[in-house]
Amino acid sequence: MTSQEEPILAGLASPEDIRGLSLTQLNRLAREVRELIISVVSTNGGHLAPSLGTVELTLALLKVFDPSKDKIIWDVGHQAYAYKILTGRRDSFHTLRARGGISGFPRPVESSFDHFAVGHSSTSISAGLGMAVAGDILDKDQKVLSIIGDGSMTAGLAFEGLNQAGDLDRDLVVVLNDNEMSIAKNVGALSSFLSSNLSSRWMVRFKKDFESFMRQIPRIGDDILNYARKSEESLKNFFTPGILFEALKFNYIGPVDGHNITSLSRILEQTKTLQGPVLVHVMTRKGKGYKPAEENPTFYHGVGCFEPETGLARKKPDGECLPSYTDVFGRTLCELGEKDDSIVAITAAMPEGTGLGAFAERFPERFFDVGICEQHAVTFAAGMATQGLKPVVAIYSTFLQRSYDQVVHDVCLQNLPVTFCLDRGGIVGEDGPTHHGNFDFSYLRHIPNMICMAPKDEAELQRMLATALVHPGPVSVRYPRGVGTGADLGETAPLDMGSSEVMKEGTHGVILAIGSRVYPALEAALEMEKDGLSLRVVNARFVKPLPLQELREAAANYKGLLVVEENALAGGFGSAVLEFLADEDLLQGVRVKRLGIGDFFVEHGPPQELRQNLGLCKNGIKKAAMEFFQ
Ligand SMILES: Cc1ncc(C[n+]2csc(CCOP(=O)(O)OP(=O)(O)O)c2C)c(N)n1
Ligand SMILES: CC(=O)[C@@H](O)[C@H](O)COP(=O)(O)O
Ligand SMILES: [Mg+2]
Repeated sequence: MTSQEEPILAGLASPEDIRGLSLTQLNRLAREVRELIISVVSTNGGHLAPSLGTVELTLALLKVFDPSKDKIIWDVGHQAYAYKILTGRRDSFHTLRARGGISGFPRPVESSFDHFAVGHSSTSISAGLGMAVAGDILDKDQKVLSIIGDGSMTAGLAFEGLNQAGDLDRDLVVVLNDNEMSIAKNVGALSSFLSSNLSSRWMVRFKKDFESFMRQIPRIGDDILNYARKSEESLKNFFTPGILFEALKFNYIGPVDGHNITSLSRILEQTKTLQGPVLVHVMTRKGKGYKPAEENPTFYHGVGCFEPETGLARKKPDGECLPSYTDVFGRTLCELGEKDDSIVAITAAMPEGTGLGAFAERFPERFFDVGICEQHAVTFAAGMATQGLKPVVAIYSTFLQRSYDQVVHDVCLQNLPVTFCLDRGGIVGEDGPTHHGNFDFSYLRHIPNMICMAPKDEAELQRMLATALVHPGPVSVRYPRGVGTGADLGETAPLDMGSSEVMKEGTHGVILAIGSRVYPALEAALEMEKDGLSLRVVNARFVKPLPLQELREAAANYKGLLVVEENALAGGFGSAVLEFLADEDLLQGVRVKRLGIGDFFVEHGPPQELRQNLGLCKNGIKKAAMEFFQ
């Protein structure tokens, strides 16, 4: 290969080397980085389209700024694969999202070039402002840049950051990476404003109002009007999306081409000379440089393994072809929605991930995508419920954490019939600690009026959804990411509140399991039966109200009770059981052991491996039971 065709990426020793590259070399480097991202994500899975869309932006950032001292903060961080590759993780990038490998999100524990741990959206501006203020107080020689997508910019937290940044007037560069996409097409008035063509309805109305106002000004009004008519083009240029950010006292630059390294670098260089908060509005294409992702950025937002040549998903192992909990939730909600037109569905920018696509198609007037605005989603639902609707808020367990006060203050305190369908409950896998849904039993069960359920399989999920929709108060139903058990579907008779289900009789002790841990517990008990240890297995179904009858039975007739959950032990289902037995003074007669997730964050990796490591799969439950009951 001639020198100009020498691979550049392989020769980079540090991000500093990027600063000396020519434009031609930078564009070649962009190609090499894209190839590596496509190759690794095709085998490991991951956030392909977002990361392909920021390759040139990343190169321009690293050409102008020094990540060893300048704080570059990626919002969500799912789009930062190029950044990881170019800041010391080229050689480990093949371990992306693998157990023990590098994370799919920036993490300071992984690299000193990662300045803030991210994964949940819209934190970068607040964090960046905090770093900018700290830099002033500590007299640090640094620049701070928050790189936030147009989807993430819809969250209230982003505006809380912008609001204070404009007020504090500290040096902070916010780069708005606008690809007009969230996971699905971006929604909301901000999104349409950002991409508004200024001959829009709004512009026409403004011009009409402007003209009638001008005519009222005696003598000079007509002159100004004539001048304005002549300079209409500049009027349009004046009304760029920047008007919103300039109203918040940001210097607005843009919109600029987010794939042109030269102009990007020049503009980023220019920001170094500006005082106070600056917003650079960058237009990019999600999935840039890989046709399948460019054509379907929603599908390629987060993908499993695929064939790079075609973009087609690699064949899933047989078990993976069963319907997922998400599919069954979406299908069941449509069936129930058919019979009850007071049911409405709400998602926070994740219609596909939560399975609401079919409902949105069938009942467009009863479906609402509020954008990445989980707090608003919950209070919006509460408002609807006060008027007699039955809102279903479909949201990942981890993302409902953002709306804790709205659940308490706006829903439970008023005892409103809002149903929270928490997908990705428990271990989610490769997305790691920011995305595991390990806490919802703990952060919901203690709220007065809240009912908490977790189904043993997708068939019971149907019944729990039906139960929730006839209950006159708040209900949460949490279920795992991924495929179900293949159970027969169709039964939607509501459950009795607090009712449990005996899966297997036994004489020696009781295993009380909930949700995704019920079948592994049953399989363990069936194996132990053969070894002479006869254990009763109960599907608890409810974290709240507890299955009290079952607990009294266990305390009265058995010596030992093993409680199994895929949730934090602290404040989880097992805690609730202990509280009840202690309060009823029933602990004298029965020993209790809890299996769940200890006081730590669970790393990323294949979900079943993580569960095995936590002792929550069949063998782990069996081992714990043998030690505990024998
Ligand atoms: C609080 C929160 N809600 C939802 C998500 C799920 N999520 C991850 S990326 C994304 C869309 C982000 O859109 P944008 O910021 O425009 O980035 P892009 O993917 O377009 O690069 C969403 C909804 C999240 N990470 N955090
Ligand atoms: C980055 C982000 O938060 C989402 O893309 C999330 O990774 C989606 O998770 P699922 O893949 O479980 O839908
Ligand atoms: Mg976007």
